[in-house]
Amino acid sequence: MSRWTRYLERASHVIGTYQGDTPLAPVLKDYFRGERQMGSTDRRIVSDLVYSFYRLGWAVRELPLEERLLLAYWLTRTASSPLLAALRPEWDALVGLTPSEKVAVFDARAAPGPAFPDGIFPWKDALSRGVDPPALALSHLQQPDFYIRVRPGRLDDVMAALKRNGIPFEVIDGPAGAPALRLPAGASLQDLLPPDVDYVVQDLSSQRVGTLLSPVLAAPGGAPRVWDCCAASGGKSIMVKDLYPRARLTVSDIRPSILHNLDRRFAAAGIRYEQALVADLSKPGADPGVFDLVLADVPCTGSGTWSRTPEQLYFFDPEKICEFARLQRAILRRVAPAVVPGGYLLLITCSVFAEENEGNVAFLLQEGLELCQQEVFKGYGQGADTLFGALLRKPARV
Ligand SMILES: C[S@@+](CC[C@H](N)C(=O)[O-])C[C@H]1O[C@@H](n2cnc3c(N)ncnc32)[C@H](O)[C@@H]1O
Repeated sequence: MSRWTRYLERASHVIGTYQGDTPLAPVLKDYFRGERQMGSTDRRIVSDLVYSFYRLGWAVRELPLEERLLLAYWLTRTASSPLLAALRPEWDALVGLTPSEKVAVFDARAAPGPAFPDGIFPWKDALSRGVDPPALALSHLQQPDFYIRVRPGRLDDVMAALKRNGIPFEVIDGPAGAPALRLPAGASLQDLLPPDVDYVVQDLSSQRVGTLLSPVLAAPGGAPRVWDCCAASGGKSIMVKDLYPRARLTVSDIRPSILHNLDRRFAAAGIRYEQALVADLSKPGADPGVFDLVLADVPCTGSGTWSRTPEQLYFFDPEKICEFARLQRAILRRVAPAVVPGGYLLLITCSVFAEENEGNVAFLLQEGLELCQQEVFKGYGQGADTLFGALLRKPARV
């Protein structure tokens, strides 16, 4: 057996034992821990083979596993590789084509019927309006970029540290003129600059959702009361405070452990909340008061982020869309009454499915809110996640 077929065998072993119920990264780490004789190049090749396999999503599942591994490896690479040169030289010669050119070459040879790009992401009828199905499907073939949001006044320090360490970056406009930096996928800053002090790791679309905050929080005077009701470790909360330091924050989440992470991040960021509570908002319970803005970044399928975690695309059960929509509506029904008359609710998901996006907007309209603005923040095609945001307003009392 050649070195190259041994890589395929190792990748097939990982894929054959992995059921998708935990994230793939720690599973691969455990596997490599048990295979001490593998060097770093071996690990990288096996890891690339496994990840690229899941990037095929639901396409070509009828092909033998080894064929799918080679096809996936080719589709997701941009430069010639010894493995492809040895096992599929005719594909390696075409490795410089774009993913869409490559799938056209493959589809033309395969029979019957087109395998790509629809096969990668087969739920195109369930997508939010404006999402381009082929572009979204093809985006799963590439690892997205790594984005950071630079904290106020820290751009020069962050850029200097990146330059000193030879890390390439591109500056992009974020919400309210705040700079976002695009870094190569896999860049690691932890050891150069402590996170949350000078910068926050935050996807570009997640930052752009912040543009929906401006009509709410930029009004002169006052100190708006904001409830980040599904706060997790506080990514959106820190953004709110950075963009609008006068905001008075309440944070909550169902998980106490994630609120401990939030506490650590807030301490590093030097910002404070007014109250924090652990609450399952799908059920009746504690009443944290009334707010000028409720930010509902609700739990969702995460389908706008699957190019980062392609194993979730591969194992997705479409029944989850309705399950999440039910949970989201239970949470929205509970938090909407906390918006003061004339106040706002900002719904956010990292989903591309209409049921979780426009479906929830329709639900909130029935609950008496009015739609101000909604947008799909499309990250596919620019190496970022896709998010949905909708700003709704509770009519003022007459
Ligand atoms: C999309 S994440 C929020 C991300 C966060 N806003 C940020 O920017 O980092 C959704 C959060 O909702 C929380 N959650 C899930 N079910 C919940 C429930 N029933 N009540 C309250 N929070 C819930 C999850 O623990 C998770 O942290």
